[in-house]
Amino acid sequence: TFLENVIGHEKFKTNQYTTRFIDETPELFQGAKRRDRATKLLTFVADVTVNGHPEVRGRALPNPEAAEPVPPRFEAPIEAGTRQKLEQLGPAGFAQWMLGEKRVLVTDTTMRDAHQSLLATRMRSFDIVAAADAYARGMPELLSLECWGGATFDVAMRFLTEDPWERLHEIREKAPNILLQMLLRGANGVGYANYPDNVVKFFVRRAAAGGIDLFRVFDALNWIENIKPGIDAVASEGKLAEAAVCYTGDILDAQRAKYSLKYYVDLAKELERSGAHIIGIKDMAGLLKPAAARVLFKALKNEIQIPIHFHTHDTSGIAAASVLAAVDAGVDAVDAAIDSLSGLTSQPCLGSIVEALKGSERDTGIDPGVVRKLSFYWEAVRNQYRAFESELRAGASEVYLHEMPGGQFTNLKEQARSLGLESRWHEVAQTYADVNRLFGDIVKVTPTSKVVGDMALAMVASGVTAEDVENPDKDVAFPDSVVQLFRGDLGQPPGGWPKALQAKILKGQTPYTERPGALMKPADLEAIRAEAAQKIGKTPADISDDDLASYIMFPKVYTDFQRMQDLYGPTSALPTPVYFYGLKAGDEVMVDLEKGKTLVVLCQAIGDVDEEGQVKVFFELNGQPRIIKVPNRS
Ligand SMILES: N[C@@H](CCCCNC(=O)CCCC[C@@H]1SC[C@@H]2NC(=O)N[C@@H]21)C(=O)O
Ligand SMILES: N[C@@H](CCCCNC(=O)CCCC[C@@H]1SC[C@@H]2NC(=O)N[C@@H]21)C(=O)O
Ligand SMILES: [Zn+2]
Repeated sequence: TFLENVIGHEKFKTNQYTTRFIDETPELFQGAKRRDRATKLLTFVADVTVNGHPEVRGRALPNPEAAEPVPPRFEAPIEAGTRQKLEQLGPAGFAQWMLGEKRVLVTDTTMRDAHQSLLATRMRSFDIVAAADAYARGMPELLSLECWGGATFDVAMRFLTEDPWERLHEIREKAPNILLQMLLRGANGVGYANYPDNVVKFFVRRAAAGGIDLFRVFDALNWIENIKPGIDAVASEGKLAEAAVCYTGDILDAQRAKYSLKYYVDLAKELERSGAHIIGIKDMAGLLKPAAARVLFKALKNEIQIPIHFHTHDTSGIAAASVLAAVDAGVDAVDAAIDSLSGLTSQPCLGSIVEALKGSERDTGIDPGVVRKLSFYWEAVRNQYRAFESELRAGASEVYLHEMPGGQFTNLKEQARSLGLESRWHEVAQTYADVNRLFGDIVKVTPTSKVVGDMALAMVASGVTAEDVENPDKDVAFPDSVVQLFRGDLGQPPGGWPKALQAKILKGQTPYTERPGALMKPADLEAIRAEAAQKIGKTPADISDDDLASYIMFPKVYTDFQRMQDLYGPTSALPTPVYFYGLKAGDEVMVDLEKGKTLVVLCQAIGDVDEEGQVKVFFELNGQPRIIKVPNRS
């Protein structure tokens, strides 16, 4: 075209000509105001270059000396793995296959729980998907890659302006031979409230269609009624239903009789009877100690005829010992995180567990050299997320007091910090334990852990003590989430809610004990699709089933996300340093929009703020000069 010929001409090749040419002939560029993806992306890059990104503002910067993340390239072909095994055998057959394996089967949690626990769930699809091929070729022995669900679904849209479904589809495509695993919060889906059964069913259908093979289904109160619909939904998709029992208390401590060995074995038997293919022990706070692990897994292996999968966190610093004790006691599968994203509130160290079992009859068969190469990649990635690192640098036996789940520990500390309570963290932790006792000693995992956290922060911030809460004559303001919990909105704890406190909290409201999902009328999915379309100015036909699932789970987050997409385009294609910190004059970056469509973006100069408070950023896009104006937001 005219532009390419004129601009492309030799004399315009160098910057100052290009810039002058544009300034002297602005009318040429007005017409080119096409809002294509490249222009939208440049708008984002210009915006973050000028204004920074809210998520990292004022936070620690990546170490500029650290290595760039380069995913290891293994030459091995992608050989059949557990995904093919499931396709051949079906879920029940696959479970039998697991029982027959002498080796310990390993789940790598790096793509989900590890960064949820260590980096506030902020890892982007760009870095996660880039590792998938290396796992497929280098670590085909894995049972599964835990890569979806939990907080990742919400955070992707809310803070990272990217689509969680796109992440799932891309991992699926790059690692076609390993089971993909997600964490499903039972009746809460990937949200924080209870949804009608048809919503959970719809979500599971979309997740299965998108590539999830193994669904770990749990309930935040271990309430079986709330787990069953999840098991049924997963089984009806022909996928693996791992019904998870959340571990709390201490089966060897007589003071914690409510959560005894019998409690856990009975729960596991009931879940097996309910059609689970695998039983998960979800030790979300890392409370299961080595001696207790030996007792628990021995009992489970005696009483249960389907495989047992152990998930724990290393907050206390003793998780690897508990995993090895569980292995000795016959557990079939264990979760671990890649070395450079393991430990503390994350899972125990995958490479060390592999080495510890090397040569034993339960040898995992995983190549330590591959572990090291992947760990080096993830270490370089982790550096780019320095902004989200927590203060926790050492094991904390305090976890046996407060019993906070790994993922919450760092988030609650952040919340306390934002409330100016950082220096009183140990009071918050003690109050968290007091609240648990007041609530009758409940399982604390999303969303019940959030309710306990809300209450603990409210008490510390307002100086309300546990005695005040228990005192029927002392008026106490309870957070909404506490009222909803005691009303029955999240289900029933073993033995029900403490009656006196429930009466004080509900102030005359009538609690209910039925399963919330059973009381809700089915959601009208097509009506909701139309509502979503109307909210973002599109037609129902524009709202895919995955969009609809996102909207149902998080309506406001979804519509905000769509607005960001309309404004900024596919920001998920940007390398992480560019996404969070933008470019400096002279920087050039390649952006693979899709196969064979690469944008070469050169940032030439950043102008000054003009009288309208706008800033011009000068780029070259695939060699063509482009000027983008963005507001100065500071
Ligand atoms: N606290 C709210 C959620 C807050 C929404 C946070 N959203 C984001 O972080 C993504 C939006 C990016 C804004 C872009 S980044 C480049 C440019 N710089 C800016 O300052 N703004 C734009 C909740 O919890 O819901
Ligand atoms: N992934 C590629 C990276 C090599 C960079 C290739 N790109 C260029 O040389 C930039 C100019 C060509 C991009 C063309 S311009 C017309 C079309 N529209 C676009 O947006 N991009 C292409 C590799 O591995 O080689
Ligand atoms: Zn976990």
